[in-house]
Amino acid sequence: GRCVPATSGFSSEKWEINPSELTFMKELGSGQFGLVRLGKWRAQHRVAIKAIREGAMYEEDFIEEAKVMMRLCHPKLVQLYGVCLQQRPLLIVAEFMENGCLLNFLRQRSRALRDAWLLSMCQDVCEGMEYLERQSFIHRDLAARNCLVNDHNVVKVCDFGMTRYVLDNQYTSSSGTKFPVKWSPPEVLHYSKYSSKSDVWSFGVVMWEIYSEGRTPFETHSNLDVVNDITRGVRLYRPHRASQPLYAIMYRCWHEVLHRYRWLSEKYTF
Ligand SMILES: CCC(=O)Nc1cccc(Nc2nc(Nc3ccc(OCCOC)cc3)ncc2F)c1
Repeated sequence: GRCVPATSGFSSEKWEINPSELTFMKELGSGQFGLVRLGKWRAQHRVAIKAIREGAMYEEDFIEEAKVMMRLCHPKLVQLYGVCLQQRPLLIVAEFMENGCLLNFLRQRSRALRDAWLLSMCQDVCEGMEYLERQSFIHRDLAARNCLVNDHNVVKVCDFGMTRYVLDNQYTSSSGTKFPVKWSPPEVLHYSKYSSKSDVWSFGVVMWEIYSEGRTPFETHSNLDVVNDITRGVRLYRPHRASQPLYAIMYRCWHEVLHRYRWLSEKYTF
């Protein structure tokens, strides 16, 4: 089916949305680039509207890339519907996910979540990421905080590729205080070598987050400690709710890059 609701493409370019067709409703919280609100598109489609904070994003580069991202279409990816370019702040219109971000969902609901739900969440993220690899698209910042949950408790991957447009170098430099060290493999920490295999490493950490009910990986360690530990071969422990076979799957994601499987060649036997 079409990636975006049939109403898209009204404005000059496919990926542009006419802001007059948007109505703003309640605030949902703050995403990576600023405030996100629930909204309506043409009075019927519920959407998430992200207002990009002034000075937070390389906007021209993002606008160019938005055309590519619009074409990424999969049931386990949060769909990008379009952007409003004619005014500032820049608005990004995306699929609305009723149950919010996976990290908060795990922290608030996890005790109530049965093992089968934890497993299905891992499968959802895996399917979305396998699709990104098939499209030769690297996420670069896969983590539970960048996954969202809808009203059927389906998990979808969000903000793929967006770190390339972050202006705050505390996020982008591997020595920055906001860099996702605890989700990064050695080749990213040392050489900034991103690939679908570095996404596989992050996927293992998301599995760990899911089975740890939203705990922070290496909770008591600083980012610097984690760089040293990971380089020396230290890995995350088995979460209490993860069986041995399941821990083996996430552990395989944390092998050195040469021995780490890609999404396609090694279909995870969930
Ligand atoms: C952990 C990181 C984090 O919160 N990220 C974050 C925050 C705000 C909005 C977005 N983005 C999107 N959000 C939704 N739906 C959403 C629904 C409920 C909700 O409840 C918040 C209050 O709960 C008590 C939050 C978000 N759909 C698409 C998005 F693109 C991402």
